[in-house]
Amino acid sequence: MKKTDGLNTLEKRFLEQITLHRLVGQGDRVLVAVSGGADSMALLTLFIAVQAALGCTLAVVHCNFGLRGAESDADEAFVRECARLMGLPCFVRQFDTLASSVAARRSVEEEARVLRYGYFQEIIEREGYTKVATGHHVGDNAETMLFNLFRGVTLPSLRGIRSRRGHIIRPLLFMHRAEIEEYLKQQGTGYRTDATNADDRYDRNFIRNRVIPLVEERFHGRFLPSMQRLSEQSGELEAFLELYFERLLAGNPELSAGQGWLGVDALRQLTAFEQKEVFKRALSQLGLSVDSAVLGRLTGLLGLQPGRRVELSRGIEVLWKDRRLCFICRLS
Ligand SMILES: Nc1ncnc2c1ncn2[C@@H]1O[C@H](COP(=O)(O)OP(=O)(O)OP(=O)(O)O)[C@@H](O)[C@H]1O
Repeated sequence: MKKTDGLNTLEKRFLEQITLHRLVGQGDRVLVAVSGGADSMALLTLFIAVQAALGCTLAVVHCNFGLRGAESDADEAFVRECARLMGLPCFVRQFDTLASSVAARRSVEEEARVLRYGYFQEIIEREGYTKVATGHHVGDNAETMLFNLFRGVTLPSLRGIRSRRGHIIRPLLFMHRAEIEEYLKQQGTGYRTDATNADDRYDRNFIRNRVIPLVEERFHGRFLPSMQRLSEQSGELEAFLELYFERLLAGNPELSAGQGWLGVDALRQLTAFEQKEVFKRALSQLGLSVDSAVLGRLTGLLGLQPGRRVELSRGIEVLWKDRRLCFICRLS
């Protein structure tokens, strides 16, 4: 019997997407990140269905952020019980997220994200897993792109969520929320509902609960696929640009800031876009933060005269000396 016999349409598509995007291979040890919510429960159920066909091992990982009192503990108990019933190892950690967000001066959501990915990495290394799968779907991708857009967009942020980043894989990124809900119903898979997801005071919830449904109602069937395409094209463009700039810099040492300067003549031969990308790489190579105001000042400097300088941040400036833009640190 073929290992795909008995799979339903969605399970077959899940398997196809994993194979197409090479997310999981034979012998991979996959940690499924399960919050207990609908998306990650669907992810877990789909993985169980295709496990034999993929030839991988599965385990569950859960973080109890302790942000919703007894509800958080009930989520944890639910996930532990599901893993037990499925016969899977289950790794769980409890966090005092509020206290650590204050100490780290991060928002609670950001802190939960940092703690979550830190814990996943720890389990990967300690227990010898090779991948972590999360339950992000098409709607999450559109939500992330709009969230970035409303906060102040940059081209790379239009890429949204990647289907693979290091050990992290997102096999549901090619599926819609409606399909996921339908699948859960069909399989009789239970899940937990996080009441704070309905609170529209949070920007992400507002985008998910109000903005996307409104736009979808008006441009039905076009909006989410279009965002998905934009996201994929942005990802491809980014990969292309990485390679392009790697070659450009390798072929022209005057455009690498390793020696503390960039060549004015080489920079002037580039388009404004290329100049900014070269500056971006120089700044991060020198451990300096990159923002669009700084990039604007640097390209502006090229239109001035030798001897001029611009301040990048406190104590760090760029001086046009001879035929070079020299990065100078004035802090002792
Ligand atoms: N408490 C948790 N324990 C384990 N995995 C979780 C937990 N919360 C979220 N995840 C994983 O992350 C996925 C996305 O969750 P959610 O949309 O809440 O996170 P996000 O903050 O929008 O995204 P990100 O994971 O990038 O931080 C879930 O489908 C699940 O796989």
